[in-house]
Amino acid sequence: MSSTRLSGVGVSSGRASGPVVRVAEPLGEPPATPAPADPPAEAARIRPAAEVVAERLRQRAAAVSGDAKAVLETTAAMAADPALLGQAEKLVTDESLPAARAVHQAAAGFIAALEAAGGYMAERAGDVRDVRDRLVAELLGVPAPGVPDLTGPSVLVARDLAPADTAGLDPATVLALVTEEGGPTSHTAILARSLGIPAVVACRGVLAAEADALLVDGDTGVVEVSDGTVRAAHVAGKVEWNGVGVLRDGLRVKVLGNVGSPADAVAAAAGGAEGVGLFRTEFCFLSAADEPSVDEQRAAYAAVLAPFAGKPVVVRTLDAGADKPLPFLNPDPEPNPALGVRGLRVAFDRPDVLERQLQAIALAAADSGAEVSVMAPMVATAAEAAWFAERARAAGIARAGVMVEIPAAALAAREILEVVDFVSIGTNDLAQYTFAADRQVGAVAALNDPWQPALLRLIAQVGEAGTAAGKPVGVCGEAAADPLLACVLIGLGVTSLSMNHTALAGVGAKLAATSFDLCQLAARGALAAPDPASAKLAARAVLN
Ligand SMILES: C=C(OP(=O)(O)O)C(=O)O
Ligand SMILES: [Mg+2]
Repeated sequence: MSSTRLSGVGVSSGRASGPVVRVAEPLGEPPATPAPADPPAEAARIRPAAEVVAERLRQRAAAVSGDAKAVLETTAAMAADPALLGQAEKLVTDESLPAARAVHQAAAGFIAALEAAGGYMAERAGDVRDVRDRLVAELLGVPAPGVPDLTGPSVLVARDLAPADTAGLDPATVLALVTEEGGPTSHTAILARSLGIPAVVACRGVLAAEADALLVDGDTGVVEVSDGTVRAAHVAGKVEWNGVGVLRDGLRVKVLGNVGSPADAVAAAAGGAEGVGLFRTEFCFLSAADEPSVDEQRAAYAAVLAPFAGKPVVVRTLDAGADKPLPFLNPDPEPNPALGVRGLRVAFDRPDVLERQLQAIALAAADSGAEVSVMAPMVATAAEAAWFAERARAAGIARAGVMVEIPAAALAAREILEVVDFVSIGTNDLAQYTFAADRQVGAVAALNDPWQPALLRLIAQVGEAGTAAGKPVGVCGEAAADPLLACVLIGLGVTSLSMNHTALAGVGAKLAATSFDLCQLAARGALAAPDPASAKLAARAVLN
């Protein structure tokens, strides 16, 4: 590491240090040239490479149990599959392809056949891709792509991670996560927070750094070379909060949890959440190849709702697309996925999928006893909001709302509130679309700062519309997790706040120490500020 200190954006609190494990990047399709000088000799490299890959997978299988063991054993068998290997060898000898390219090409035929078969078979296509990539890497003599198996506590370093990869990280072995790219409101950052893994994103230079061990500070965003000693400390002090969201003048503000899994729901309930303000249902199905059946969905949702019997829960319908593609809903690549067919837009083409999901939500609500409302993601107009609310009510769900996360929806909040029961502001996407700044790109992270006065002005418009209509306005983007900003949001007319479980006590305690008058005063100061830093200073001057 040329410099001993790098700096990124701290997105998940805590400090940890330990040995570095790098996540290798996707390999892509290997080149078809140069043709091998000795095709039979080149073809003869394939089986030994496959045996190495299969043996590694068998060793991993031996070290685990249950489902993981079965999956690894099946994958090991697939790596040694004579049909795949035979076809690859034939491509080398008949078409003079290099071995790595031949394996890639042979696997493509198997993947296409599995996908065409659909159902359980289509789910196996992902396993063939995994085996293909391991085999290609072995033949090329490079590390296999993806999150490697960790043999001990490690600091993971990657260019970026897909939400599905992040969701699978084990907090017991991943001490910290550092990515070269990524923004503070990316779903990778959100998942790292929910797993309690200290994380720094947009850390320029970390991929090129040669340090064997790093010390990562998820609060300050500083990443430094360390001596390799494994240490983890979650320094956040314990804040006292009694689990009731109320300002010191008695105004009630519900403090709710953001969840995407049963573990999140348990953590949110234990952290004092009064209910759930955002259940990201797509997080239940990030790796599903096919649409889950109504019964599967019902079981998945009921497991998340269980800790909240008798409490309010807002279930968001699938927000598939952009960085959270679901293979069964977003099969075709788009030039600009964040601006394409994402969220509710998918349901316009596939209303049957929405209908089945609403049916499953209504059943899970009855199973769990939670007071369930539904809301739609990525709504742009009042007509879209009405379209959704009509379907939700037809499915027997009494309360229907929509997310305000597209600037057009903020500007049309008054009309939208005429057709729904509530709105919830998604500040992560509202910032992304207001500033034309991709949530996943570290270079534009400063524009995705929720203290940006332009963003606060849009939120104020929604707050005013909610007050005029007498209907609730929540915030469920990451802005709600900042105690100081939470007070500003209340001053802007927001009536509930939903956040990651780790933020609940800090926000609850801060609200209890302030009054609505002070929140309004702070909000006025922040709205009039010229930039995010001044907005924060103005709020701090009133509230601290
Ligand atoms: C809460 C939001 O939804 P998501 O982060 O899942 O896009 C948001 O956009 O602020
Ligand atoms: Mg969003």
